[in-house]
Amino acid sequence: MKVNEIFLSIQGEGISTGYPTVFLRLAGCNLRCRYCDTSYSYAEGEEMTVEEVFKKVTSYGYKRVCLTGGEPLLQQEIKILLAALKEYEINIETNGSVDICLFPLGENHRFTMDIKTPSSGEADSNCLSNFKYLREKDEIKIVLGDYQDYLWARDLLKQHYKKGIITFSPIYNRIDPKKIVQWMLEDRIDARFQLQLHKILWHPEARGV
Ligand SMILES: Nc1nc2[nH]cc(C(=O)O)c2c(=O)[nH]1
Ligand code: SF4
Ligand SMILES: [Mg+2]
Repeated sequence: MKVNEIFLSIQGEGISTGYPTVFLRLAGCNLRCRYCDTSYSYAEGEEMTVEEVFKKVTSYGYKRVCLTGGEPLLQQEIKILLAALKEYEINIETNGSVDICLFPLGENHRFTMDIKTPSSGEADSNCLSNFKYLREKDEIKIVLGDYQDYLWARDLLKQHYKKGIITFSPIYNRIDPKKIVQWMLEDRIDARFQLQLHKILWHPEARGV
């Protein structure tokens, strides 16, 4: 597997925010979002065997693992890794362009699936059939850059949403986050709002945190 970084931090996003989590960032991404904060993961990485990755991930002594990227679902070896990590609580951060029905939806797996908005430049890459497979505990993360993105996302959810925890989040430094809260409350939207905790605690461009 091509691994960009493995590190221990606290989860900065989603419903496990604040919990100690081992991050496994795989290299490579099929998208090129305009606001990407991990472009260093596109090409930089070390080839490691599944066994080496397993050893490193399990060496920290925590049971929560966040599999991220890049786009982690592009590397087929993750199926073997996920099977080996069956005792672990695994959160898979996917960019929403990959068909998730090709991957196991075990009880110990939780997807956080992005919906790419127009500001990302990748709105045509969303694999909308994924909405069919998401469960109550999976998360749908929508990163907003402006009001057009918000309206676009609101309409898309009206058409496609079935199950899962919806989270709205601002593009870092692009929009006043309070505006998103205001729009959500005005429309009586019952979803989560979040800021990326790791970007508040550490430098927004820091790696390995
Ligand atoms: N602390 C921390 N939490 C995160 N949650 C998702 C991350 C990601 O880069 O996908 C991330 C990250 O890079 N750091
Ligand atoms: S999907 Fe994620 S890693 Fe890939 S370009 Fe978009 S923000 Fe960057
Ligand atoms: Mg990410």
